[in-house]
Amino acid sequence: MGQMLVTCATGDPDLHVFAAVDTGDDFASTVPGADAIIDFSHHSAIEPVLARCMEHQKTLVIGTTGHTDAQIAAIKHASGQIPIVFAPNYSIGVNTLFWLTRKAAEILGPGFDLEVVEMHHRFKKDAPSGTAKRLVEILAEVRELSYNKDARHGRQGIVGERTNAEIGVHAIRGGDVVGDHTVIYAAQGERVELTHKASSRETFARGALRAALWAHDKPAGLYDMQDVLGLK
Ligand SMILES: NC(=O)C1=CN([C@@H]2O[C@H](COP(=O)(O)OP(=O)(O)OC[C@H]3O[C@@H](n4cnc5c(N)ncnc54)[C@H](OP(=O)(O)O)[C@@H]3O)[C@@H](O)[C@H]2O)C=CC1
Ligand SMILES: O=C(O)C1=N[C@H](C(=O)O)C[C@H](O)C1
Repeated sequence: MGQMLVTCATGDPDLHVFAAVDTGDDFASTVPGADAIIDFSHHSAIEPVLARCMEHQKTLVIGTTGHTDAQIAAIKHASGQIPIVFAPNYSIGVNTLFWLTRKAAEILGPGFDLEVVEMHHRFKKDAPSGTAKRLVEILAEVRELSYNKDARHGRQGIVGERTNAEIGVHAIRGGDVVGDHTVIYAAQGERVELTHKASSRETFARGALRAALWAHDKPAGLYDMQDVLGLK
């Protein structure tokens, strides 16, 4: 994603790449000169990223997924001091899928069983994807369930029938798949499936750059891609 961000930003007259930082590079000394920081790395990197952005009052766009609950709490805390856009997926298509997922769950109601399936390339380090997690959170909000308690990951070892108070989550890994997500609403006699398939990582990079441009002069706060796209 870092390489894709640099490629997309380089061709954009509104943007200048101040620095590209990888493991072992001196992140701290690059922060003061930039208007915004875009983080697509690993969730374990979040503490120094937040600390440096707060120290220098910089806008932060987080694309990284897989954060622990404690790391998410630290992101929320930091957003009291700086503008942060935090989104598991910066594509316009998936953000439309988020909206449709809520709408379909509201319309179809409790008679439909809810399952989320995602597939990604073999190099992905977290599972389920941040996008799948967000889809389950949206479904859980509509059904008054909770991600931590009611998501059923893979169902291995579960004996007995499916209950109403659960949302299945299934992560498939293989090859070079950029990112597929399907939300399944299954009832007796019919089934609805909403699917998004990304075929290039460019859509994520362009969305994150758009978020940085949108957020760099915003007041401190926690924003997501729905805010950037005006979907709220
Ligand atoms: N929100 C969105 O739209 C999208 C989110 N993502 C998420 O972005 C993240 C990155 O994905 P991807 O680019 O495929 O992952 P990669 O593993 O290909 O790249 C991650 C990069 O971050 C570097 N890195 C890891 N830890 C640190 C650290 N502590 N400090 C600085 N650099 C670090 C890695 O370096 P090294 O290899 O040396 O460890 C590597 O260069 C993932 O969490 C993924 O889920 C991906 C696509 C879209
Ligand atoms: O790691 C990836 O590649 C992707 N990660 C994000 C996620 O975890 O949801 C977004 C996208 O699906 C690609």
